[in-house]
Amino acid sequence: MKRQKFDSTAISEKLATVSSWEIDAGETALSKTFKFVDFSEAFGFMARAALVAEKLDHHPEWKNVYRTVEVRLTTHDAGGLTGLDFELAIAMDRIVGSSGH
Ligand SMILES: C[C@H](O)[C@H](O)[C@H]1CNC2=NC(N)=NC(=O)C2=N1
Repeated sequence: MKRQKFDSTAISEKLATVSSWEIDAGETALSKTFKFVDFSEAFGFMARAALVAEKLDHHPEWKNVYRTVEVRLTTHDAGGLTGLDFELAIAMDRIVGSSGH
């Protein structure tokens, strides 16, 4: 049920619970660009987020260039957004929040 695809209404409701994530035009993905002070902080974030992703069995699409991490969250199995994407988004925000940025 966590992998059940959300409709537009559910997406707008859920979007209000996350901080500065964007929805793509097709409403299939949540995206956010994180900027850190240096590569070490960026990679530290990725390491911590990777552990959460493994625990949730839900994995991000992401790209790291120096101190920037671009994240895109979507549920491949459902072909759109599900509760797991929002769970991972919230966890990523929490990781950033707890590391002093
Ligand atoms: C078998 C395994 O549970 C699935 O392949 C999981 C793994 N991680 C996943 N991650 C994401 N983002 N979407 C999925 O549909 C997905 N499926």
